Amino acid sequence: MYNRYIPPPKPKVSRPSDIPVRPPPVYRAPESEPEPEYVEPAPVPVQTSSWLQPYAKRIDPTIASQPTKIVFGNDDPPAPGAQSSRPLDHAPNGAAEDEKKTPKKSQSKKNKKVKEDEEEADKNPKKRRRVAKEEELEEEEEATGVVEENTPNENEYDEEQKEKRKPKREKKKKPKSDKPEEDDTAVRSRHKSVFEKVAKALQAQAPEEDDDKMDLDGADAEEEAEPVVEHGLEPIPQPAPVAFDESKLTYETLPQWIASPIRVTESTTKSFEELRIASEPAKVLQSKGFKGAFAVQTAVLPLLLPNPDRQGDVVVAAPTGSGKTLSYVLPMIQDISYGRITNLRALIVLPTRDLVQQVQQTCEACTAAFACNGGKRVKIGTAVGNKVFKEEQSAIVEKKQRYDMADDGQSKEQLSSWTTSETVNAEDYASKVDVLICTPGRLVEHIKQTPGFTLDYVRWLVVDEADKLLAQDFQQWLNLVLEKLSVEQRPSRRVFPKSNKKGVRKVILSATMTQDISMLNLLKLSRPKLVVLEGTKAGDQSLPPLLKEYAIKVREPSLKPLYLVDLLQSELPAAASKGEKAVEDDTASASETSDSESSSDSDSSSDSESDSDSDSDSDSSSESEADEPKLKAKVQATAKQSKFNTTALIFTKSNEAALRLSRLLALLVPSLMHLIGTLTSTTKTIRRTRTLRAFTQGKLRILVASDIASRGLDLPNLEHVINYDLPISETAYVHRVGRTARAGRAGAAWTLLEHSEARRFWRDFAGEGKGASTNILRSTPVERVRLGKKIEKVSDDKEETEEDFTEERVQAYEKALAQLQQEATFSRGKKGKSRALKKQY
Ligand SMILES: Nc1ncnc2c1ncn2[C@@H]1O[C@H](COP(=O)(O)OP(=O)(O)OP(=O)(O)O)[C@@H](O)[C@H]1O
Repeated sequence: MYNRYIPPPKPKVSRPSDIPVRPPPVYRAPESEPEPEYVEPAPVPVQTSSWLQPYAKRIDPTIASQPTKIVFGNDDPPAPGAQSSRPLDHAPNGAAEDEKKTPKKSQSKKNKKVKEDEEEADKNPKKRRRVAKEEELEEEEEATGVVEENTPNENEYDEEQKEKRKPKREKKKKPKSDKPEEDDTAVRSRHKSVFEKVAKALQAQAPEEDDDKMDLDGADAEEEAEPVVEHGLEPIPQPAPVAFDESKLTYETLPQWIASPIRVTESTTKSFEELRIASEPAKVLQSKGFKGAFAVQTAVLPLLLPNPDRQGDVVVAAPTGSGKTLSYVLPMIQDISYGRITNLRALIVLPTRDLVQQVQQTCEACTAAFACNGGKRVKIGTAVGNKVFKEEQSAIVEKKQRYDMADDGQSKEQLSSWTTSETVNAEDYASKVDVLICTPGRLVEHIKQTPGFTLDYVRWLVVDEADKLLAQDFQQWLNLVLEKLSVEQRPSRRVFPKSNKKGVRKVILSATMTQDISMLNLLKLSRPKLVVLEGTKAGDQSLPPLLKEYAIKVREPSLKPLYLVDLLQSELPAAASKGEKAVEDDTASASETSDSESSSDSDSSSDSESDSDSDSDSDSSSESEADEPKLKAKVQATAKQSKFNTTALIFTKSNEAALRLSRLLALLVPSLMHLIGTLTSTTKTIRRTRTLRAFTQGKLRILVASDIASRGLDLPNLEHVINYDLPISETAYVHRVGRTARAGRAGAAWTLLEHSEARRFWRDFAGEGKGASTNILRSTPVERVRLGKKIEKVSDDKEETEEDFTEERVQAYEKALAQLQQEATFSRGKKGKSRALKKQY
């Protein structure tokens, strides 16, 4: 810190005693007030300090002993009787008034006095010197503008000190300021014309600024504006202002049909009659449980039902379980039912065999509805590869029978003799189905190898779970199909009966529709329209509105199966009371069914290794027929005993993981053994079908599955989905959890989270925490819960110290693992032996 330097007070130069002392400034009253009378103040004697004496002497040795008088500034009135060597520049008001009253008198008096002084000075050299000095001092004062005063009291002294402390530069500048001011005005007046020119030139250069000012100031500014006269300082010519493009900037790269889709609110419902479905079919639909149209159906049906206007293709992006299947099956069957002859009119392509069978059921329901209305009974066929190929060929195509004179009509070419579709004339064959529901691989096989299999009459192409089918190009299926559909040998074959549409209508659907334009372009859509739910946009993936999601922290990953057991044995919410009823209802319906194929899986599904292996139609049916009543009784008893009153679908990351987990669960909780089924891609189709049927009928309560079961499966009684392993993507998560909470029902999804998975789950799936980014739209956020008898909501911050499982439970788990290992070794040995045997023979 620096102390500010304060210089010592300078000695004051006292003025000679005879220098007139001016009175203090007089208050100048407002003009309205009466003018105060000037009263001349009495002279104030000031005692010069002893230390000032030498300085005073230096100025005038005569004043050393004389009392000092105060000298005021120019504005101060003169002291009474004081003699001034010059007239006051600015007399105070009072004095000025006085002067005004007697101007001539006082002036002559002054002149007289000056003359006297001069004469006296001539006579008295001492006095002359003093007067000269006085004049000199006054001149100096005038030049510097500083009038040194003798301090009459403490306050004035302080003021003076303050004045002195001001920077010297300021002091020096001050006197100069008077003169330049005068000079400035003089210069201005001299160069007035030049200044005016410059000002005008500047004005002309900034017309816009002036305009703005005019706008702001309004009329006043207009009045002030002067006409611009140019005098050689014209502004430089400027380019004409560019017209401002006021059109809105857009970063939309999507085509119009995706950027502006048809939106439908979730709560919209309509009766089928309102949507122009005849009352008879509507009644049949009602009897099958379709009482009215769901939201997505209210938007899609008008676009697909016959219409005199030209109609384009339709793309539907709606949540899982929202009823997309019926939205295309209904108009398609109605259209085909107008015909009389059976020709292949529609292709429905799906990614899995289970979905093919599911959609077939919906088609059959609609077929029945339109057949009763006097329409054609539409024939539905499937091609999925679970049948022998030749059998499937003869199920969808037949050779036309023609009368042959030579063999008296007895000769019928057998389908089995066909080798290639190239060598035969398609005209000789007829389709046995109007609609073919198929997987893409099998469809390609039929196009290439089935004689007489033609797409010439096809006018509906439906691609369900489109994002999956477009991403995995099975044998270039799409190119091949589109190529066949583009051939129009006879355009009349593709005319829609009750509309002016001709050609092929494409309907593309998914709960997680791709936004990838290059993929959608592969479909070669014509005048497409996109249907989405209100509040969503292209690329969003909405979850069902009544779905609740929970996350469970797995603190000990090696004991993960025990967490699953605890979850299954907890009082699972939204399932307890409802589940109890479901068991009874389902069991009742199961006992009523006369289906001879009803599940034989309950026993065998627990054997994880054999489940994925050999399975033949014959052995399963004989097993089921023999065991059915016994099995039903067993399931009923077990469901009650195990107190597992709900239903759950458990997803694992692979086929093998699903098989192992289902067996381990059975070992850990033997009471659940007969309630567990397994669904993997290695499971035989027929076994998968039975397992699904058993689950729908309530004979099975728990399904352990790989992602084969994640898309499209409709299990109406499923209440809980459990992500035992985290899904690989957002899309996979949406499809997995979408197996529950379908068609307006409630459901719950549980995810077991290991420490290493937690961050990804919360960020990518739940859309919470740092860097959260998810396209999943949900009505309620994911809840963190802790397992116990009752499932409790927890906050993530809570770090628990006590162990999750007792020592006994851990030991039991290790024992079960050892047994599983043993069984796997034994099974491998058995397989090895059978392979060796096969090689021998
Ligand atoms: N109008 C309706 N009235 C009653 N139930 C319906 C109606 N429409 C569809 N459903 C039922 O809703 C359930 C879900 O339908 P669907 O399988 O078509 O859903 P989705 O949208 O295709 O689902 P995902 O995307 O998972 O395949 C099915 O059980 C179906 O029978």
